[in-house]
Amino acid sequence: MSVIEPVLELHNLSKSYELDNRSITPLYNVTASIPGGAFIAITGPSGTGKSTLLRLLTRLEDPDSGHVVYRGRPLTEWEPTELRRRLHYVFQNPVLFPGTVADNITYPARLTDQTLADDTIHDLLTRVALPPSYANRTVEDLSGGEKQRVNLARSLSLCPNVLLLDEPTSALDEESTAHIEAEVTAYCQQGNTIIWITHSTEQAKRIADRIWQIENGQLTEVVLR
Ligand SMILES: Nc1ncnc2c1ncn2[C@@H]1O[C@H](COP(=O)(O)OP(=O)(O)OP(=O)(O)O)[C@@H](O)[C@H]1O
Repeated sequence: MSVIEPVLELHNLSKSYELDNRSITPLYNVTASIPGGAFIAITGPSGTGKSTLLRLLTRLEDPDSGHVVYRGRPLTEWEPTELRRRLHYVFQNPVLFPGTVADNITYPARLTDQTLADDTIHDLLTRVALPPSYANRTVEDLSGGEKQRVNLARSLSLCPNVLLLDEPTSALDEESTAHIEAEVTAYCQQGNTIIWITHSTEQAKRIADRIWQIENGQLTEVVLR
């Protein structure tokens, strides 16, 4: 019998914030394990700690207590840039730079003195349901849903081992949503791990093999039937 090693281990994670003279605790003593190649959907009411968890997993913030282990090493032992290439957080609100779609998609490659061939850019655009001709469009002229997909294409160019998606289809129509869901599922089936925040229980059931709910500081697994 083959044993699937955990790609991520969350050990007793707690995170609180001070807000208007009161303390709120989105995560309290959360422990969980994620096997490599899992597709996890995180649901829960607004403001309960879903994005907080993704920020802790990518070290945009550190927990007040507890720790996370990625591939057998605590996150704090990974070089942050290397960590964020491997565990890549696709933010809910895309951060695109002024310029063309191609400028944005090639940005991570350029940071490491690499180039992306036009065919690769076109392939990335096709994967997020945008025509290759969009490569030369100015990002300022794109709709919210188009920006969201360019953002995802740029993230896919990094080939992250763990893809963390914060409501990646919130601005998309049904057809584009179905395309992105299929693309991310195919990416998962190649052995990558997906954590996808969604407000839609229907979407969570459609895409994920495990569903987590975060509420009142606790992470619970929803039993799928
Ligand atoms: N830097 C911060 N300072 C103070 N409070 C914060 C900070 N970051 C997050 N919070 C609070 O922590 C709670 C959890 O925030 P988080 O962004 O994780 O929620 P969420 O579940 O992702 O919400 P949504 O579904 O609306 O995106 C919220 O009440 C939020 O206001």
